[in-house]
Amino acid sequence: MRRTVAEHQQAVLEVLARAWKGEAGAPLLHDAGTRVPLADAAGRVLAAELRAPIDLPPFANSQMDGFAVWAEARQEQPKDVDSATSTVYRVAAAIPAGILPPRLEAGTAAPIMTGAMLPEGANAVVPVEQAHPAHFPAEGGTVELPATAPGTFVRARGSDLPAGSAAIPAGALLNAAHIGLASALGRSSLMVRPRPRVLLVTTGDEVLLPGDPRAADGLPEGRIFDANMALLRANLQQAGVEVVLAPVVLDDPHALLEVLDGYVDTVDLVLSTGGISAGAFEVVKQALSGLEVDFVSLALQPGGPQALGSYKGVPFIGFPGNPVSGAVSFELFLRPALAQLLGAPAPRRRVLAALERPLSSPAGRYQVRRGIYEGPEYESAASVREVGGPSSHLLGALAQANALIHIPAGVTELHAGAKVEVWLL
Ligand SMILES: Nc1nc2c(c(=O)[nH]1)N[C@H]1C(S)=C(S)[C@@H](COP(=O)(O)OP(=O)(O)OC[C@H]3O[C@@H](n4cnc5c(N)ncnc54)[C@H](O)[C@@H]3O)O[C@H]1N2
Ligand code: MOO
Repeated sequence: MRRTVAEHQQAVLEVLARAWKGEAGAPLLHDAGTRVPLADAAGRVLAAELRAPIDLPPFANSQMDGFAVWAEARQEQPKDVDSATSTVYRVAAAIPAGILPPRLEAGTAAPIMTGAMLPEGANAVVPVEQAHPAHFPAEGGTVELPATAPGTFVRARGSDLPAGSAAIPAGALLNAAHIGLASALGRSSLMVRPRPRVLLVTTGDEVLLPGDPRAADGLPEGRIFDANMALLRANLQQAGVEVVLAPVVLDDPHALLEVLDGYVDTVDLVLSTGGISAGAFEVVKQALSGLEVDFVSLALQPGGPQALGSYKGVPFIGFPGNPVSGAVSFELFLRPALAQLLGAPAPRRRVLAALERPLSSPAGRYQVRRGIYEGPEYESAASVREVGGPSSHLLGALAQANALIHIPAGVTELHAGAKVEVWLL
């Protein structure tokens, strides 16, 4: 029996957890955390809860451009100047944002700008549109304002977050709002969990990197330009992983072992691509068979051949060489394990969508097809259509896709309109 997708997901998780987890499930990679400037913190995982060191907002301030006044407590609140309820005030000095304003004298109204500090002696703001005249008269002039209630258009000190309260929990995957909040709380750096260093090893005699002088006069016959190193490096980087790139390894087991030995002490995971199936020159298989790496065949397409184990105590994962197989393997096995063990990257969003066109799939194989997903609109449900076909060399189609369509192993025919699980890329 071939190994199922779920079994291999579990196996990958266990290999990584065993190597990375500290004692008693302590933070991963055996390290409490590392301090990074805010500019580098997006996508990282917060190591320890951030408590607000100050009130946010730090002082009571105006929510509107208007007039700061003292309002007596009263029931209703007229919207516009009404001579029965309005009051004529003497205009005090204007209060821009950024200053400590003088106390507001009784009977005066101070022009105040959005975000400016409410002066002592004021407890409400009347927007300038509600004033008569509806602009800011010079200091010493007069303005007629409708009655208002205490607290109106005032953002109270600490009304967003009081000092000492929990601002961002430990383990949060830091997004733009978290970074903005940390900055508003006066932090220029944050303690984040360490991220894994992953050695990415691309194999194959046929593979040339773009820019290789051997392709200066055009791609030599029989050669291809690399896709996997570039694709998986981008995937890993977007997942917040630190990538160490090995040079492209020829189909020579000794060359591969030499590269691994040169890097293995400095990384938390080795990820290879290619060289693991049934050919005569399978470099990864030849170099690592008999060592601590299993070569398995999954009931999966693309991504059927997989390697998993360790090399000199460091977790080792081998993805198949076809570019789409590597990309799908990353989404199925590595991204979920990283998300679960480290808190980053964010898992892919999984939704149900109706197939726009029928699909068939081989019996006994879990298939992952590339699709174009369209989210629910006002009058239409979520739908998805395949782009390209099932073959794992169709990189052009992968680049058009925004979703992976999952077809379970037992399903061979799906009619148009059938609901399928879709992972949004
Ligand atoms: N007799 C069998 N043949 C194959 C089987 C099988 O079960 N029996 N499985 C097929 C499947 S499925 C896959 S997937 C591939 C996996 O092969 P490998 O992991 O050994 O990868 P390679 O043979 O090295 O390469 C496969 C394919 O990908 C191209 N490639 C490799 N590296 C790159 C790169 N960096 N950038 C772009 N393209 C790359 C390579 O040229 C091959 O075309 O095996 C099937 N065969
Ligand atoms: O399982 Mo392979 O990944 O289809 O080309």
